[in-house]
Amino acid sequence: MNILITGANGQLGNEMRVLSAAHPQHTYFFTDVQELDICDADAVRAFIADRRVDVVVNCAAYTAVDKAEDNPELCDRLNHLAPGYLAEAAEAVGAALIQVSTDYVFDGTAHVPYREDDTPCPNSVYGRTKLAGEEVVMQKCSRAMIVRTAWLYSTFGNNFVKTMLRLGRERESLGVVFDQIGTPTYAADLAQAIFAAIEQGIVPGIYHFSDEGVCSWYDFTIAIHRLAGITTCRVSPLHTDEYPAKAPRPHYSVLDKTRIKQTYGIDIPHWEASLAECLEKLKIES
Ligand SMILES: NC(=O)C1=CN([C@@H]2O[C@H](COP(=O)(O)OP(=O)(O)OC[C@H]3O[C@@H](n4cnc5c(N)ncnc54)[C@H](OP(=O)(O)O)[C@@H]3O)[C@@H](O)[C@H]2O)C=CC1
Ligand SMILES: Cc1cn([C@H]2C[C@H](O)[C@@H](COP(=O)(O)OP(=O)(O)O[C@H]3O[C@@H](C)C(=O)[C@@H](O)[C@H]3O)O2)c(=O)[nH]c1=O
Repeated sequence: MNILITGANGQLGNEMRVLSAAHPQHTYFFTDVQELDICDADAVRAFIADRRVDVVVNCAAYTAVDKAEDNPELCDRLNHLAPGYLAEAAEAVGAALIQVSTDYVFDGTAHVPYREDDTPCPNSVYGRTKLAGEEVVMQKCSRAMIVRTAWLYSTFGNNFVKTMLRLGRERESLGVVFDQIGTPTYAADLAQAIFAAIEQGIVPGIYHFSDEGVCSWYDFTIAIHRLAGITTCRVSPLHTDEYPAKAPRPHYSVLDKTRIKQTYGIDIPHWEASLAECLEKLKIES
């Protein structure tokens, strides 16, 4: 198959590139904005048709949650309009599209893990534009999978894990919110799930994927510091209102992953096991 990965220089795009080595039977086109600007509808249509693309994995997005509040148009172009162009172009040649979305499409008022058919109600610009992206993709592409994930981190790019490693080494104390509950996801685990779908066949619909388990950002930080051997920084739990931010975040955004596990027979690691794996890789790299 010919597989197009957009946003290939991001966290997930890089993990897709790493894993592609284990799937050498396919031809890959790894593109980021320099090679293929997904906001350029004509370029998207031409690329997908000319390269005879069979599967598009859209890893490109506007992911700066607070900045998005001040840049709603740019965020909408990238998270909503551009996935629409990819969906139209994929549909025109009978290709499948895997659109990656987010737990931030939910408002966080639930008390049990969100299932795919729970009603989204985003409370940020980022979440609203990602939801609009899901909707346009489902409308325009008959072979589309929406994969909602959460709290992504990787050895590539900037993310919460790297921020907490840096702050933990720089500071004597740190406050982190304990009333936002979710599940971290190692982007390498998500890349594996995406490859499982590609190999076994695209079953259109919405899916949830994160690592297993549940924690708060505070618990996540404690685990990051413990596993990295950082002992000189005292981490205190904060309420959300003690850490003012431009964009509201859901208080609870745990995803129920039953559908993707049953459809593709995948086994998902616990978030702490994957965190240890990622930190080990970071240690070796440094
Ligand atoms: N990060 C997270 O915590 C979470 C992410 N997600 C979703 O997962 C997906 C992957 O996220 P992640 O890997 O973290 O994203 P990143 O922000 O790491 O990567 C996105 C990539 O897209 C590129 N890009 C920006 N504009 C364009 C454009 N016009 N055309 C092509 N590429 C462009 C970015 O380039 P540049 O850096 O130069 O802008 C960057 O390389 C996204 O859909 C995101 O919404 C879901 C839940 C959690
Ligand atoms: C750096 C820092 C953050 N926080 C809080 C802020 C926020 O509520 C929470 C998470 O921090 P961040 O702002 O880094 O994470 P955020 O950008 O909200 O992460 C989100 O990104 C988008 C792209 C997604 O799709 C989501 O799944 C989620 O991963 O931790 C602290 O309490 N103390 C700190 O020192």
